[in-house]
Amino acid sequence: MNRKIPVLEIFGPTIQGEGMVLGRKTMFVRTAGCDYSCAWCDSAFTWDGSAKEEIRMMESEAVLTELKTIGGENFDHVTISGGNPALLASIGELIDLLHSQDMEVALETQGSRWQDWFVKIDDLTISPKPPSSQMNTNWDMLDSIIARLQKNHISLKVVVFDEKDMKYAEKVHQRYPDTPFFIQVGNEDLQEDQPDQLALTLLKRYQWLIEKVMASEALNHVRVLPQVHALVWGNKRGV
Ligand SMILES: C[S@@+](CC[C@H](N)C(=O)[O-])C[C@H]1O[C@@H](n2cnc3c(N)ncnc32)[C@H](O)[C@@H]1O
Ligand SMILES: Nc1nc2[nH]cc(C(=O)O)c2c(=O)[nH]1
Ligand code: SF4
Ligand SMILES: [Mg+2]
Repeated sequence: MNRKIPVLEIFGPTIQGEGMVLGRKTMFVRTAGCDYSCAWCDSAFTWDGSAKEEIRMMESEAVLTELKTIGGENFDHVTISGGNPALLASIGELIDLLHSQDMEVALETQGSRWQDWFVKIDDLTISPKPPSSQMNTNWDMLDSIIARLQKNHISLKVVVFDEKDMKYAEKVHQRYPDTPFFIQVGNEDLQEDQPDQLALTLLKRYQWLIEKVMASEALNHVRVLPQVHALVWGNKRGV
């Protein structure tokens, strides 16, 4: 079995800017490679080849060493994102190692693949993709992932850009009514390099999304959130 993990970024501590553990102080490990290619992916460098020279094949021990070099003693929570970390069997070992250091581990994935190590994750976010992404949801896979994680701390997070995405969010929530549900503002200005300008646009989008959700009978037991890191730091990488 390949023990190595293709790593693109290790950064933090910062705040978890999205979803069910919003605001939690955390480190990030971002893996390379994705089985999707969302039209609006804010981390396309993980799969479009533009950062392929930056990928490092690292063993779990080396990831932990770097987390400690960068974060010192100032963290007890690590978020694994990507790309899609669920492509990698080798993440299981990293989770065990982090747990052995009394750290909590969170995961960001889209629900297209299962790994047995999912059950060890402390905060697991599944983010199925709406029509605007131009990806197709594998509902059988999503059903089986949610069913197998009933005892875990999980949430669903759907990014919404438009009316069709709203309908998709309603469908996901109606299909899994018992899973905590988050609706996230879509950032369509991925080229904007002025954080103040982006924040204005995102706050307007947030207002639009709040109004849409308030008007929906199908979306009552939900939380509506922006990407807080995008409001604070804009489109900057590694924050
Ligand atoms: C970059 S993805 C990596 C993890 C995994 N591939 C996934 O999509 O869940 C992390 C989160 O960012 C969200 N995201 C990506 N691009 C976005 C954008 N332009 N606006 C808002 N959220 C975005 C994804 O939906 C996902 O919830
Ligand atoms: N601060 C911060 N919060 C995040 N939540 C999810 C992120 C991701 O890219 O997966 C992310 C990220 O890149 N930065
Ligand atoms: S699934 Fe996640 S990492 Fe992959 S393309 Fe979509 S948003 Fe980007
Ligand atoms: Mg991100």
